[in-house]
This record gives sequence, C-alpha cells and structure tokens, in this order.
Amino acid sequence: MNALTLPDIAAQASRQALPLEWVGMCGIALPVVIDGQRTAAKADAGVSLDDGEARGIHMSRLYLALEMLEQENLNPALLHRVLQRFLDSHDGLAHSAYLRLHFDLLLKRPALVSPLTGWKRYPLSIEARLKNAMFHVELKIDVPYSSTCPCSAALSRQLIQQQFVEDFANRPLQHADVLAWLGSTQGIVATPHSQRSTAELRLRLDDFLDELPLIALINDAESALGTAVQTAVKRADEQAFALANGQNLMFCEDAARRLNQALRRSPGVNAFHLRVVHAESLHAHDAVAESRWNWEV
Ligand SMILES: Nc1nc2c(ncn2[C@@H]2O[C@H](COP(=O)(O)OP(=O)(O)OP(=O)(O)O)[C@@H](O)[C@H]2O)c(=O)[nH]1
Repeated sequence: MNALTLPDIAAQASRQALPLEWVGMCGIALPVVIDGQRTAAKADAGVSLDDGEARGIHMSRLYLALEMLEQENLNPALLHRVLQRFLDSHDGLAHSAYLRLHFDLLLKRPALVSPLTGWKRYPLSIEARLKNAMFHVELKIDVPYSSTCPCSAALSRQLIQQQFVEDFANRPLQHADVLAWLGSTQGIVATPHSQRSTAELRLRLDDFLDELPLIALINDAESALGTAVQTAVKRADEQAFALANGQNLMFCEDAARRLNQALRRSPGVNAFHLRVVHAESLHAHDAVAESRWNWEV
C-alpha cells in the first residue's frame, strides 16, 4: 500500500455542515528557545474550521509548522510566521490560527545579602493568534512573592505594647533591661502572619514588539511588590527578608494596586488583567484581588 491509497477522512465532506471555532492539538511536547536557552514547553496549536462542509483539519500540518520554534529565539515575529504557516497550510479551510505555549521560565536570582544565587521558577504561557490578518500576543505569568498582613502586624504590636506595660509596671526603666526584654520571646509576644502569594498576570502586548519582554515584566512586577520569594538563603538573607517584609506590609488590595500602577508603565504592555492570591495562613482560604486596564473580553 502506498500513500496514495491511504484513506483521507479529513478531506471528506462533513455529515453535519458546521464551522468550528477551534480545532487542533493540545499538550504537544516541544523545545523552545528563550534567551538562547532551550526550554521544555507544551504547545496547543489550532485553527478555526471555517469551512463547515469540511470534515476535518490537517493536524500534521500544524504539528510540522511547530518545528520552526525549535531553533530560533522565541519572539513575536517568529510566532507570527508559525501562525501564518498554519493558515497557509489550511487555505480555504481556516481564517484564524492560534498557538499557546506553556513552560517554566527559570531565572537565576541573587540572595539579599550573601553572595549566593539560586533558580526561581515562573510558570508562563504565551498565547498568539492571527485572525483577519490581525496578530496578537498575550502573556500569562505567575510571579510568587511574600506578603505580610498589615492588620495582623498592628494587632501584634498592640500585644507587644500590652506585654511591655505588664512586664515593666512599677519598675524604673533601665536601658539594659529593655534591651534584654526586646531580645526575649516576651518582647515579641505575637507575630503577624505572612503568606506565600502569587500574582497571576495576563498581559496583552503591543502588536509590533521585536522581543517578548518576559524578564523585564517579571522584574517590574517584583519590584512593585517589594518582597519577592527567595532562593538560596543564609541567616543574613533571612534577616534581611524579615526586615523587608516588616517594611512592606500589604493586603491583597495593596498588591493589586501597586501592580496596576507598575504594569501601566511597563514598555510593550497594551492591556492587562491581574489577579493576586494571598494564600492566607490565617484561614484555609485565600484573599484575592483583581484589577484590569484596557482589558476588553
Ligand atoms: N482532523 C483530525 N485528524 C485526526 C484526529 N485524530 C487523529 N487525527 C489524525 O491526524 C493525522 C494527520 O492528519 P493530516 O494532517 O490530514 O494527515 P495527511 O492527510 O497524511 O497529511 P496531508 O497530506 O498534509 O493532508 C491523520 O492520520 C488523522 O487521522 C481528529 O480528531 N481530527
């Protein structure tokens, strides 16, 4: 049997003539190149099936077009070319092409004080679409950070004051005694709760960017939030982290507002929808805030 005799079901007429919005493959294993580094990604590749009479699309043509992503640094022009190939290979069948790439971006991060460094993982998806000759790219990046509850900090300070009044009642204040008390567990009778938190950023990019500003956007978000989670940590780093958190108390509303302000200024961002999730240690549920800018659904 040769290829000419193989049955081609996709080329048959559909029994039920109906166009479909998205047809393709999800979860394709694929190496992509980010800043010169090969990174394991998963791809979802699809097109619209606008010809309602056609039975199916040609999955292999989408799959083979993805090879273009293996060698070249991932950038908007490359994504555009891949999507154009999806459409060219489905001439008369499809008018819209879609590609989603999911991968973890690993960035090497320095410790706060010591000379150590370590890797930090940022889950990332890039969604590109080509529709009516219009090309759009959207990023979804999860940025982990630490947040300390300002209310809990105030309540703790009040308890520390009460303990001070109790322990030093009817006693002349001696500098050495106060210093020793401050260094004791009595001195910090209560601690505020803090939590590992996540900023889930969905960002629509300018259509004519040369590069995907992945690292710049993560850095912008982390500096707006102030207390990024750490990698390698010695005690000196942990102490600096405790100080940074004490000086950076925030509710989820504060985090969302700060990110909103920072991302509006980030080059290349046209619109965003952000969601911050504070995985509270106070409760078994999360505190969540969302904010949008220029975001039309
Ligand atoms: N359209 C479609 N194809 C599927 C599906 N599941 C598996 N396939 C298979 O995907 C394979 C590749 O399809 P095509 O790209 O049309 O393969 P082909 O006809 O050899 O390639 P061309 O000559 O380029 O059209 C076929 O063997 C299909 O049967 C499905 O749900 N829909």
